[in-house]
Amino acid sequence: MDELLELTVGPVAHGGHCVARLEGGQVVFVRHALPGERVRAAVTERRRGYLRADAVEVLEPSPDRVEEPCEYAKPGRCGGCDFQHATPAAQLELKTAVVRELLVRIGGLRADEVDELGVGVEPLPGGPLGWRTRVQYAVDAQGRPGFRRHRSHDIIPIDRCLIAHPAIQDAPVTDRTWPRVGGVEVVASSGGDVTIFTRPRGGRAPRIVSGPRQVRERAVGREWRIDAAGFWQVHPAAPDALADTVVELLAPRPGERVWDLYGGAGLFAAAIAPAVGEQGRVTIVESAPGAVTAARRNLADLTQVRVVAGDVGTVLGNPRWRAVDLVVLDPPRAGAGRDVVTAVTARHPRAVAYVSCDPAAFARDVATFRERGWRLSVLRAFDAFPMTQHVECVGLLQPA
Ligand SMILES: C[S@@+](CC[C@H](N)C(=O)[O-])C[C@H]1O[C@@H](n2cnc3c(N)ncnc32)[C@H](O)[C@@H]1O
Repeated sequence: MDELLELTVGPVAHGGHCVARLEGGQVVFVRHALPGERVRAAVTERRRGYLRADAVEVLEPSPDRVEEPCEYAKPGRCGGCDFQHATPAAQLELKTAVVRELLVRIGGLRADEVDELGVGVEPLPGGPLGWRTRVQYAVDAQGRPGFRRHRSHDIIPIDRCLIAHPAIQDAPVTDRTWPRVGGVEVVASSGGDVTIFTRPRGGRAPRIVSGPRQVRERAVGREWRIDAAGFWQVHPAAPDALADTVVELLAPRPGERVWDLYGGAGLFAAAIAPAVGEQGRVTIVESAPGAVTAARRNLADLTQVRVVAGDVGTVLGNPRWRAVDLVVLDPPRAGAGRDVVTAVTARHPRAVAYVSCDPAAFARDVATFRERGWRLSVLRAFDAFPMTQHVECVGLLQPA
């Protein structure tokens, strides 16, 4: 039987858990708990210097605690949702606390500088369930689709994911087996398309099972055609919320030159292009061939936009890339990294909008901006992933 600990739970931390301490001071990262609770927790992992545990019995509940709507969100099951046991309002507070803590501990800001930014994670339209427009099921040895257990390769077969869009919940995926595939994915686009596709083992191209290969999305007043297997924000309200925020923070002026780095299919470029006008220039840099094709196809009417296929670091290594007024940085989870941040600041744009789905990587890059004499002057954060620990940040960075 798992070892049980009785713990008083302390603050929330990055990663979807709260921090507790044993009498000797040893740290325990506790999932399924809330700050201030007294819980009985089962140890799931022992490491040098810390333990991990799941709260399996709540002895003194927080007033923010609710029953998880999904049975798979309970301890030891699906690892996808970290905060189903908290009210929606409490989830926003937990995420706000995480962003603030990371900006101090990793970003190097003083607590009063973070206070001045007034960080507060904002909800997006729509409820905490039924929002997710892209779902990836892993497939177990019997071909049953499911999700991975937290910090494990084990696959928990599931019949319904309650945070998924209703069209994904109803798609004929979890009622059958999927032999000999690496995974199965479903997209429910804002334009009303539903596509099911499989990922073959060995990294070969996805195979469409049903629905269009390119799905219609609506964002920034345009209709888009996006490869079902390509990148698009998973919350239906996120594209507009993020694009509006980027435009508002950068306030592009007619004639300005903008780089949209890690530009994907061109969401931010499309939002910025009208503001810089035909005398301006928006340059997307993107490495995934499918996204490059999508950006060229979707933005063909915007003559001020060009799309450069390549790795951002390599492109910025070219000294001919000099003149720029504004930059959008929207890297993958790992962040832009020291070299890219250094290459961007060396071009002296008047501002950078940094869009991030990982606040720890964001805070690391903010620290590099600060070393280069820049400051984080505005931070907005959005609950683009309700019920999970994830949060989307948009920061405005400017020369100090
Ligand atoms: C978080 S997505 C953002 C896409 C886009 N800005 C949007 O909002 O739809 C990150 C994008 O960066 C691209 N990418 C990842 N690493 C890259 C690199 N080293 N150089 C250029 N693009 C990269 C990915 O293909 C992906 O399209």
